Amino acid sequence: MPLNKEIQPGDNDELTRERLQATFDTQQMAAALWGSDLARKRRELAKKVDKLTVLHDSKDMSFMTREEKLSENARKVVQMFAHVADIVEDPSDDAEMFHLSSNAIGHEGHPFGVHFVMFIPALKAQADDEQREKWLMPALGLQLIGTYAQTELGHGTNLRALETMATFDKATDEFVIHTPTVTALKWWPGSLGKSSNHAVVSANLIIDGKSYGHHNFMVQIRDENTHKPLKGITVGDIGPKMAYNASDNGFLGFDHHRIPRRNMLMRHAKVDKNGVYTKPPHAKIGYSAMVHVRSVMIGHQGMFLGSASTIAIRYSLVRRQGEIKEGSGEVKILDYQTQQHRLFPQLARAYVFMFAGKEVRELYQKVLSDMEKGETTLLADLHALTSGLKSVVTHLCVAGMEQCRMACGGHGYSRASGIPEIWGVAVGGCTYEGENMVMLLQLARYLMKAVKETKKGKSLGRLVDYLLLPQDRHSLIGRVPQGEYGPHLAAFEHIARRQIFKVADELTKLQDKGMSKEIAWQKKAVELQRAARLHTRFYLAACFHRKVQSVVDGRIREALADLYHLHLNYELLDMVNYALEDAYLKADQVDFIREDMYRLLETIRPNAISLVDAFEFSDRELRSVLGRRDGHVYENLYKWAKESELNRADVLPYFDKYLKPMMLAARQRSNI
Ligand SMILES: CCCCC/C=C/C(=O)SCCNC(=O)CCNC(=O)[C@H](O)C(C)(C)COP(=O)(O)OP(=O)(O)OC[C@H]1O[C@@H](n2cnc3c(N)ncnc32)[C@H](O)[C@@H]1OP(=O)(O)O
Ligand SMILES: Cc1cc2nc3c(=O)[nH]c(=O)nc-3n(C[C@H](O)[C@H](O)[C@H](O)COP(=O)(O)OP(=O)(O)OC[C@H]3O[C@@H](n4cnc5c(N)ncnc54)[C@H](O)[C@@H]3O)c2cc1C
Repeated sequence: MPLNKEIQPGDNDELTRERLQATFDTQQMAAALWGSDLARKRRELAKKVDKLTVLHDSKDMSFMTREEKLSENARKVVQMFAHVADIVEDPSDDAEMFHLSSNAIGHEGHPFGVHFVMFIPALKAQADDEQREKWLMPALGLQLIGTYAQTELGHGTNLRALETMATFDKATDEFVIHTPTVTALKWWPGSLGKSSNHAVVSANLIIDGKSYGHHNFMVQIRDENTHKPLKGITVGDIGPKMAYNASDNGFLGFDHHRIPRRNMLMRHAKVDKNGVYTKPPHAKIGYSAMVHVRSVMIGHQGMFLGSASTIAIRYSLVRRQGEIKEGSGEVKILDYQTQQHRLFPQLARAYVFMFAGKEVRELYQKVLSDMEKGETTLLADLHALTSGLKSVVTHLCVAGMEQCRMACGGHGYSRASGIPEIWGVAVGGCTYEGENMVMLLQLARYLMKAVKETKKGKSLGRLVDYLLLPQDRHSLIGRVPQGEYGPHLAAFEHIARRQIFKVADELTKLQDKGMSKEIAWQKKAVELQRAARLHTRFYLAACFHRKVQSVVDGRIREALADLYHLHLNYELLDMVNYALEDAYLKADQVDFIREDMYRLLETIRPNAISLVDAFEFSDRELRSVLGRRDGHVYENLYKWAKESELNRADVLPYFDKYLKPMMLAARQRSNI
C-alpha cells in the first residue's frame, strides 16, 4: 500500500512516481495538521460536496462579473444550509463549517461572510441572556442576516474617534442613532452593501450630554420582507476591491434613527431606563468580536499559504524546463535548488501557521469561557498574542504566496493558477481586524510592560516568561553535535529578548532626558514594531517545536522535524542581522546554517508532494488548474482558456468599431 493515499488511476505518471517516494502516510500527516477528527470530517464532507451538484460552481468564477459572483454565492450558500445536516456532523463546529464553505463557496465572500465570523460572536459575547434569545437564536437559525459595522469612512484604527452617535432619549426609552458627518458613514462592513438586514453598530454612547465612548448596538437596517432600507437609513455597496469581490462591503448612514434602549448589547456595559450607566468589567471587553476574528485568521491564513504551496509544488513536479546536465533531458523545475529554496520554506510556514492557529483558538476559547464568568485576566495576553500573530502571519503569508506565484512562471500570473484570488483575499488580512503596523505596536505596549515586570523579577504572563532568563553572549549553533537544534531555537529567543530590552532601554533613556513618554514612543516606533515581530517569530518557532515533540508516530515526526529544521534555518537567515549586531553569531555559524538549510532542501525534496497532499485540499476547494491533484495541467489550461468570454466569437465588435476603420484609414493614407 503506498504511503501517499492520494494515488488514483488516471493520474499523471510523474506525480504517481513522486507520491510513491513518500516516507510517511499522508492521512496520518493530515491528522497531525488538522487534528484527526477534523481531517476525517474534511475528507468526508469533500466527498459529499462532490456528489451534490447544486453546490458546484455554475462556471469558473474568474469569468463572472461582480453581480454574477454575488448571485452565484448567494445561491450556493442557501443550498449549503439547505443540505448542511446531510454534509457535516456538527453544524455548530466553526472549523467544520469553514471547510464546507471553503469547498462549496470558496473565499471570495458570500452574504453570510460576516454574519458567522463577527455578528454571531459579538452577540455570543456581548448580548445578555434576553438579547441572546431575541437575536442570537434567529441569527443562528438564519432568520436574519447580520454584519458588524464599526469602521467609518474617516476612521478605522482609532476607535476613540468614531463619530456615529447613540444618544439616549429618556422620554421614549430609546437611542437615537445618527451619522453627523460624511466621515461618520460606516464604511467597509462585509455583506452590508446589499445582503444584510441587521447590523451590530459601534456608536458613541451619549447620556445627558456626556459621552461614554463607543458601545455596540443592534440595529435593523432593512425590512425583513421587502429588503428596502428602513426609514432614516442609507445603505449601499462601496465598489470593487482587490479581491473579495463576491462580498458586498458596504456603507451605512443614519438620520436620527431610533432604536429601543434594550438594543444596546448589555451583557457587560449597561444603561437602565433612568439613564444610569454601568461600566463593563474590562474596558475593552466590547472588542471581543475583533479578537475572535484575529484568532481564527491565523489558521485560515496558514491554509491560504498551504493552498498556494500545494499549487506551486504540484505544478513544479509537472513542469519541465531546461537541463541540469546537458543532454540528459529537461528536468522538473522542482529539481532546481532555487525552486526548492523558494517553495519549501513557504510550505514550512504554512504548517506552523496552522499549528499556531490551533493553539491560539484554544486560548481564545479559554478566555471566552472566563469572560462568561466575568473573569478577564487573560484578555490582555490574548490581545497581545493575537495582535502579533495576526500581523506577522498575514505579512509572511502574502510574501510567501507571491513566491509561490512567481515559482509558477507565466501560468502563475493567470487566474487559472488560483493564486491571484487567494493572494488577494489573504492580503486583505494585513488590513482588516487592525492594520498590521498598529497591531504590532499593541503587542509592543505589552512587551514594554513585560520588561518593567521583569525588572522587578516578575513575569507578566506565560508568553513572556523568557524575558526573565539570562542572555547568552554566544550561540552554540554548529558547536553541538550535528542534528541538535536547541541552539537554533535559543537564537530566536536571544534575538527577540535583546531587541525588546534594547528598545525598552532606549525609551527609558529618552524619557530620562526629559522627553515625554508619547514622543519617545514615536522616536522608537519602528524599533518597537521590530521587537513585536521578533517576539512573534520566536513564538512561532517554539510552537513548531512543541508540535514536533508532541507527535508519536516516528515517520511523521521525522518528516515534520525536517520542515521544522528548515524553518529554523530559513527564518534565522532572514533575521540574521540582529544576531550579527552583537556578535551572537559568527560568520562560520551563518555558513553552517546556510549549508544545513541546503541539505534540508534535498532531504525534503522526495517528500514534497506528500507534504502538500497532506493538506488534503480537494480540487474543488483549490480551484486551480495548475494545482490539480491528478497533474493533468496542460490540456486543462487549454480547456480553461477556451471558456474565456472573449472566445465567444472569432471577431468581437470592437474590431469593426475601432481597429478596422483605423487600419483602413492608415492603408488609404499610405496609398496616397
Ligand atoms: C472573512 C473575513 C472577514 C473580515 C472581517 C473584518 C472585519 C473588521 O475589520 S472589523 C473592524 C476591525 N477594526 C479594528 O481592528 C480596529 C483596530 N483598532 C483597535 O483595535 C483599537 O483602536 C486599538 C487597539 C488600536 C486601540 O484601541 P483604543 O481603545 O483606542 O486603545 P486605548 O489607547 O484606549 O487602550 C489601549 C489599551 O487597551 C488594550 N486593548 C486594546 N484592545 C484590546 C483588546 N481587544 N483586548 C484587551 N485589551 C485591549 C491595549 O492592550 C492597551 O492596554 P494598556 O497598554 O494596558 O493600556
Ligand atoms: C477586506 C476588508 C474587510 C473589512 N471588513 C470590515 C467589517 O466587516 N467591519 C468593519 O467595521 N470594518 C471592516 N474593515 C475595515 C478595517 O477593519 C479597517 O480598514 C482597518 O481596521 C484599518 O483601518 P483604516 O482603514 O482606518 O486604516 P488607517 O488607520 O487609516 O491606516 C492607514 C495607515 O496609517 C497607519 N496608522 C494608523 N494609525 C496609526 C498609529 N496609531 N500608529 C502608527 N501608524 C498608524 C497604518 O499603519 C497604515 O499604514 C474591512 C477592511 C477590509 C480591507
